[in-house]
Amino acid sequence: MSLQLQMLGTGSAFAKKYFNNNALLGDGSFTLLIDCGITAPLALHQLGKTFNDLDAVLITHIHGDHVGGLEELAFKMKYAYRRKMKLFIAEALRDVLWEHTLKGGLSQPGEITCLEDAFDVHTLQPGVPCRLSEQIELELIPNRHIPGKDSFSLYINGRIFYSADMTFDPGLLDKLVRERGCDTILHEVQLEGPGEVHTTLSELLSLPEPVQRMIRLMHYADNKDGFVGKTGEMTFLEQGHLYTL
Ligand SMILES: Nc1ccn([C@@H]2O[C@@H]3COP(=O)(O)O[C@H]3[C@H]2O)c(=O)n1
Ligand SMILES: [Zn+2]
Ligand SMILES: [Zn+2]
Repeated sequence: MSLQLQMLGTGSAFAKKYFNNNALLGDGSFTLLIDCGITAPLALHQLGKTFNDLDAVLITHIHGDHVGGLEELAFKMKYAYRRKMKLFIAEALRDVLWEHTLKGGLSQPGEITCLEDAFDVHTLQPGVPCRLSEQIELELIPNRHIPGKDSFSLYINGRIFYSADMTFDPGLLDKLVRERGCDTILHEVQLEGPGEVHTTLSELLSLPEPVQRMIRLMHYADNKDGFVGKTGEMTFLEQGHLYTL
């Protein structure tokens, strides 16, 4: 069964040419939003969509380009569409998301006093596959992004790896390809500079060519066009384009 992917944005955190790196993943009857950053509401609008077109949202980690649009999502769902959005999130992130990201704006005495008042919360455990819909099964994989902060990549339907934000982990990619049947890798890329909290292009270019051929690059800076043709066997995901995975 194939899935449909449409990147709301493919930009790095502070990109201005591209929206935040947030993704729509669909199976024909279910649409998941992977991360909901500051620009997600506008990006959706420019695609002619609304939050009401979504069935669920999943959060990979707590950075503004991945959660900054959740307040608008929650308020729109509550006051415009009169329903709660299903929220998939790692158990380790749920309290952080409420106490340190959403509580200030979303809380309303007597109406919204916890995450569950704003979302239909489904917590996930890393390493335990969870069936999100008839055709989407997804597993959280803990990754290394910011020291001391929880962050997760996704492994979807036993074949698609979605990096979210992470530093280079060639051992993980090798294991997924060799032992778990991975054939598609959607991977963030920092095009230049040392990889302190992200994966650099030069690190990804060190991977074997067969693995590179599985990689589509995302979460990139505004100067991406200058790197077209310089990414080995890897190609860039384009914002707003429709892909079948
Ligand atoms: N130690 C850190 C922490 C953060 N950052 C920058 O802040 C951004 C937050 O969103 P991101 O997409 O994870 O990218 C991070 C870095 O640009 C960084 O460069 N170094
Ligand atoms: Zn990011
Ligand atoms: Zn991040």
